[in-house]
Amino acid sequence: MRFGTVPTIIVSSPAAAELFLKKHDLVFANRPHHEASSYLGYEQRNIIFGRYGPYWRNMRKVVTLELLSNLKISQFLPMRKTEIDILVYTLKSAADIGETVDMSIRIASVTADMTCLMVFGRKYADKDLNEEGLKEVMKETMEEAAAFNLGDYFPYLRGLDLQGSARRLKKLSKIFDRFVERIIDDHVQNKKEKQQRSQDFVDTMMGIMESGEAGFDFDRRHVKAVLLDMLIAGMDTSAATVEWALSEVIRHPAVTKKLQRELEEVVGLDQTVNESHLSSLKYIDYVVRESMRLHPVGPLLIHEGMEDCEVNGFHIQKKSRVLVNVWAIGRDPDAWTNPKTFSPERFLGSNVDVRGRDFQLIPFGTGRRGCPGLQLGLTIVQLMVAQLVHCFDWELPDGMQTG
Ligand code: HEM
Repeated sequence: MRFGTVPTIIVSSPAAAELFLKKHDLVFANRPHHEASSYLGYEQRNIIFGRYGPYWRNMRKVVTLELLSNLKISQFLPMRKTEIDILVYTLKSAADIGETVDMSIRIASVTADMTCLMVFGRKYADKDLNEEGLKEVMKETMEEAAAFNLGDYFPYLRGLDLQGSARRLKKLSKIFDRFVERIIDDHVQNKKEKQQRSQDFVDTMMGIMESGEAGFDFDRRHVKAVLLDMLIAGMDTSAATVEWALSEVIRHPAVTKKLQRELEEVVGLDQTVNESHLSSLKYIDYVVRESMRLHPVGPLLIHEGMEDCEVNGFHIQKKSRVLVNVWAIGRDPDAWTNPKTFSPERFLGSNVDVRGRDFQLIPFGTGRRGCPGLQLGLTIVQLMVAQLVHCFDWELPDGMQTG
């Protein structure tokens, strides 16, 4: 297909995904330039939108080692437990007095707090970002980043900003820029005042910048780009995944009962869920896999070819855009029986999981550009869903039909 001036390949089957993301992964490991990446990625200086090459490779390595390794993930285990305990406590208090709660906001604020504690070393209040609050700004950012932008496909129209997206992205990027500037300034100030605290990810990034030994261009814009990456990638994806899973659980009372039975057996009624329980909670794992199959939070993976390539007998020219339709692949009737039905039981005795080996289920992507936060994301999602189902009975409001 040709979208505007850009040759575009839509990948909608597991077999085709395997060709682009495994067999020819190296050729298609680039990200195309697009409007959102200029504004939110500091001209592609971040990892998510970054062009394939030494800078992207090094930054990915730093993030994987300093933030997303198994060691780092386990160091933050107590923090995750505390944050989820706080959520349960506030929900219990609200339930006691029959108060209505917006679960989307509550879930997003837990994942935001967890991300801020891991990446910035402390929590920030909603108003620290701006008067609209983090959740609203993040929602707007996701919508803008995912929206079809004419300028990306007709570059000569870019300057006209016919859809007003450049104007909106500029506004959002200013909000985020002020926020990350403040975080960096706080760290610099604390260091000057020699405040006792352990080194966090911001310090690591500042250290690389100040050492001048990165071996590649690395200034304050790069630090800000990667910090913003972690905030956007870490917070919204996990929150949206928890929301989808919980919605499916509420719509399927039989699934809720089965989950609660498993939790009773493995965890017991007198204690809350710990991360050490997760490996024994098989049905939670099936529920999360099934929910991610139907509702991937990154429904389209966007890659770009770095050179001409022959794929399955087709000539694909350099700079072609590849859109992997993860949403369609998860509902492919050739890969899944009754693909539209929510049925966690389909994973009973099946080895198909979300880790990128099985091309019919790739909610984290796979290959060189696959999600480096997979282990952390999956742990947060499983733990939150398990805890919420263990501590509360969920049902739809009066009169609403179940699935
Ligand atoms: C349930 C949670 C999550 C889901 C479903 C998810 C999903 C994804 C997807 C679909 C991609 C694109 C893959 C591709 O283009 O092939 C991605 C990339 C990425 N994710 Fe995640 N993610 C999650 C959590 C996280 C977390 C917690 C972090 C870090 C704090 C993170 C950091 C990243 C980064 C840095 C990239 C860009 C990788 C690159 O382009 O090299 N993600 N994620």
